[in-house]
Amino acid sequence: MIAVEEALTHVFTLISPLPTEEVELPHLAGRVLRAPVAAQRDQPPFPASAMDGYAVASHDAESYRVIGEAAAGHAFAGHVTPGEAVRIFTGAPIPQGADRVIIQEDVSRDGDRITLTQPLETPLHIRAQGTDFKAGDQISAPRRLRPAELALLAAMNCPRATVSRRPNVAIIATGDELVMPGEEPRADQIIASNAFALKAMAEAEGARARILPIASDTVASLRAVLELAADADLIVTIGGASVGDHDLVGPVAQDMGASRAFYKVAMRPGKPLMAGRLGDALLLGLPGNPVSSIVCGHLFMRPALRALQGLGAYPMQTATATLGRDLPANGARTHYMRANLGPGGTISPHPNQDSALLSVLCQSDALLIHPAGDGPRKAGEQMRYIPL
Ligand SMILES: Nc1nc2c(c(=O)[nH]1)N[C@H]1C(S)=C(S)[C@@H](COP(=O)(O)OP(=O)(O)OC[C@H]3O[C@@H](n4cnc5c(N)ncnc54)[C@H](O)[C@@H]3O)O[C@H]1N2
Ligand code: MOO
Repeated sequence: MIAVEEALTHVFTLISPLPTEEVELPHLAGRVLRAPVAAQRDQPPFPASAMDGYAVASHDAESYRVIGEAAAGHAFAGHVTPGEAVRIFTGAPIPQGADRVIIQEDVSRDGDRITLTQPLETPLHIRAQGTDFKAGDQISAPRRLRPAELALLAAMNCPRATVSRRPNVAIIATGDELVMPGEEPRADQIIASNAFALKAMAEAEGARARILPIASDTVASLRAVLELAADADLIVTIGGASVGDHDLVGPVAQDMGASRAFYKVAMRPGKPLMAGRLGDALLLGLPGNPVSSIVCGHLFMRPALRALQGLGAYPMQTATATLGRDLPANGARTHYMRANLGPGGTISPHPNQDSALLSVLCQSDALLIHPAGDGPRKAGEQMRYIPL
């Protein structure tokens, strides 16, 4: 049994970042930028009005003569001299000669004259050219492209970007007891559930994921399904990882030429986790218990997918919360406890931590981390957790 951190380091050593591709802006959401992008122009490209009002040349007078209009997309061509004003709207270029905008709420207008009704405000209501970014400013890489980055790329007039190819993930559920949702199970069968969570998790990390046919507990079946995954960047098997007579994933993968980096991790749930390489793919052999496989998905599959996309080798981010109730001492495996975040930054583990209980996982919004060998903890102590 090796420590979680050590196991994750092994997983990262099995990974090389995937190649890159050029992708058009409308298809960049969630992709990982791999090369920096430089702005093609300043934003704003001219000094711009931040308000609707009147652009004036600074002048002590209470009253100004309106000589024209500037709207967004329609600059005023002339020059403003002291005592003159240009009716201006938010986003319009500040006319030459003007050095402040007076908001329309602070003036009264009579024909082509405006008169101040309030003392001049301190803000000039002018956004200087290039305040947001200047031509040549860069969006750094690597980074995940969130909605805000897409808008920034667009504003920079960059219609495409170099991103990581999306990882192909093949997910294989194993076991004679499994049938797919909607099928008619025998009395001694259950419905395959874990693959759907893992597929969703992989897709949320930017992967293309597919669920392969369920492999039954024979060498021939498992081999045949693993062969279907030959083109994947990441193969995730579920179940058949333990020490029972029908736990075939390790032996069959090895027989097919897989290397094995480790087997068994000091974590609960998820102990019988295995990682290696099979052909060109990273192979993660997850335990079958539903919560075990999903916890392993968070702790290993998600960081692996990020590393594959060039985001570097990092564990999932943790946060700190105040323990809501006492915890007994932990054993030799780090316990990832299904828990709820409460008011005032508290965290309370669920009383039932059986790794078969999906319903408990669904009620939880955090995995409270009780480190291996950690002593008892009192309510009120600070503990780390992974948000779900
Ligand atoms: N003698 C020992 N027995 C077990 C050990 C051990 O160390 N010694 N470890 C236990 C732990 S911890 C776990 S976790 C499980 C993991 O076993 P496997 O990975 O071999 O998983 P299976 O036996 O195939 O299945 C376990 C459990 O999960 C159900 N399952 C499997 N796949 C799915 C799926 N896709 N969707 C829903 N449910 C699934 C399966 O029916 C079993 O109930 O081993 C312990 N045993
Ligand atoms: O590690 Mo198992 O996943 O405890 O149930």
